[in-house]
Amino acid sequence: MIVLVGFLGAGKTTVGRALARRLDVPFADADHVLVERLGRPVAEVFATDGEAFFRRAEHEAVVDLLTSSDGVLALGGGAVEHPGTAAALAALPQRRPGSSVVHLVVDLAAARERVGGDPGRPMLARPDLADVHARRAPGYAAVATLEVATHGRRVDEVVDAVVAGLPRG
Ligand SMILES: Nc1ncnc2c1ncn2[C@@H]1O[C@H](COP(=O)(O)OP(=O)(O)OP(=O)(O)O)[C@@H](O)[C@H]1O
Ligand SMILES: O=C(O)C1=C[C@@H](O)[C@@H](O)[C@H](O)C1
Ligand SMILES: [Mg+2]
Repeated sequence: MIVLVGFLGAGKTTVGRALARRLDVPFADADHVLVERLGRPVAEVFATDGEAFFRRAEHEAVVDLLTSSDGVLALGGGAVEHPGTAAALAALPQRRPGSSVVHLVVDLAAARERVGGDPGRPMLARPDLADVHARRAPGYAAVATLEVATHGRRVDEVVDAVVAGLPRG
């Protein structure tokens, strides 16, 4: 399986869907699975139950998906901040040989350009978003088997770069 990680707006969902189509494999998005499970949109879960509740539920959903899903899996931007999720991602290539964890790299300015102001992404309202971006970068890098820059590349070009970087076979 191929798991996509990266900051908000990196293109995990968009690139993930296009990559799955290109490789003719299934696609799943952890945020979508979670929203379905919880029965409420992300912003509402943040507002009513708080971020800590969201993170616990996200961890459970991601651990399930890392076992049950196949093809391409896009994670939420904050998933790697849960130590249990980070450990599960780091162990993935050994546990499921042939799998890859791809970090789609986006700088803060590009992320803001792409998704800034989206009320469905409550993290964007944080005044310390730059700190969050800086804090997460090593977390993505630590679990990634491949890093792909997204800045200045169209979605199909990012897909090309991912495919080119994947191990053959
Ligand atoms: N390479 C790209 N160039 C320009 N725009 C892009 C690129 N990749 C994604 N986008 C656009 O950025 C927006 C956010 O993309 P997407 O929802 O896939 O990000 P994400 O990484 O899944 O974010 P989140 O962490 O919030 O789930 C979308 O409008 C998408 O079309
Ligand atoms: O970066 C984050 O913390 C988030 C990213 C999105 O994918 C969602 O998981 C949610 O909006 C939180
Ligand atoms: Mg997404």
